[in-house]
Amino acid sequence: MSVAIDIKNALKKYGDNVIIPDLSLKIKDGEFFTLLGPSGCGKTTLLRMIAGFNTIEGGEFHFDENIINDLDPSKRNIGMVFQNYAIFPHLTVRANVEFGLNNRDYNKKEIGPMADKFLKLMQIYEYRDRMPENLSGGQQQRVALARALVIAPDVLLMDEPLSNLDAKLRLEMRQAIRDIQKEVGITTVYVTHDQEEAMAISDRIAVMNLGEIQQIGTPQTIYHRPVNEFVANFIGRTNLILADCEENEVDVLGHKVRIKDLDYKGKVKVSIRPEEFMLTDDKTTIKAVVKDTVFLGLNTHYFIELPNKQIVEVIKESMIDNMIEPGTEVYLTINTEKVNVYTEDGSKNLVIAHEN
Ligand SMILES: Nc1ncnc2c1ncn2[C@@H]1O[C@H](COP(=O)(O)OP(=O)(O)OP(=O)(O)O)[C@@H](O)[C@H]1O
Repeated sequence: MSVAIDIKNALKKYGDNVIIPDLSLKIKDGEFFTLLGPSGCGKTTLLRMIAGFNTIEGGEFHFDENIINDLDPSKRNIGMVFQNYAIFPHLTVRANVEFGLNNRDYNKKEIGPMADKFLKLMQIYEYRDRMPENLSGGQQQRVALARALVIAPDVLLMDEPLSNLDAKLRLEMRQAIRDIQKEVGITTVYVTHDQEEAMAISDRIAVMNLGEIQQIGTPQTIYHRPVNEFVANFIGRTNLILADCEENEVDVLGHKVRIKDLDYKGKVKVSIRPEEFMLTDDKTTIKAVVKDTVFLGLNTHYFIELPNKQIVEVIKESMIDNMIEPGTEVYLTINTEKVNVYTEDGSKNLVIAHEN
């Protein structure tokens, strides 16, 4: 039975070092929930608190209505998959998957078919009699996932499970993980520092920094409406332009953007994603100069100098003969609906209504 997870005011210290000062979040039953943030922000620490491998210095961890703070890890009914596959090298694929079942109350006749079901689901049934050393990294990670799922855990915890795989396999495996999670419907907490992976795989994402949650939301909300400058910079790429806010309006390269925070006056930082710039023939718009181009196949990145000498990055779909050479004058407009405006210190998004 999959469970909902409710974390209230979690506190984690190593000695005098406070790693997580006061963290609260709710994960829904069956949800694919990702902890995303830079190295050292406390993602693994929080995951290990959920698993029971880390002590909890304060707060409450609930699985459904039960407090699990003092519950032994072995009693939490958790499946885990780590970065290094952690499968037993001296056991066959099938014996690895059966391993977790041997310590539970199953009779021998049940164990084989249960393992087979997950070997088939993970598409490794044909390798069932092989030793792990004769499998690719992706196949080994499938074994680890089958072994984690076969015990019918209440929660699946994954810590950077794809980081040892090459780029192509990572894409394949993240799709496989997503499909299996949907099929099995198990509450999943996934740790990664890769924002693209987080967006591709998650129902919701918690962006963390320095042991604190910056924002929780769907991939779309987090990408389009980052609550502060840290999230805007961490998710995707963005251009930040300084501007003045007067009478609740900001002049962004000749376009007016209204803010919702009616008390704010002064300087602001405007965040514009590279794909929200349009190149136009309209000479009444902003005149700018292409300084550099990077062709990346599907897209081309242009580095363009604005009249104030700031260089912005603009991404356009590549077409066979539309490469704009450095030195070319271009005219720019922006899609104002997608623009975000932050306070000068970057702490608050002024175009969205804030709860606090
Ligand atoms: N056993 C430990 N003793 C002392 N400090 C620790 C211990 N484990 C982690 N830390 C510290 O806690 C902080 C958070 O570490 P954590 O591993 O949770 O970060 P992370 O976000 O998962 O980073 P990464 O993506 O690099 O794995 C870091 O500053 C780390 O040095």
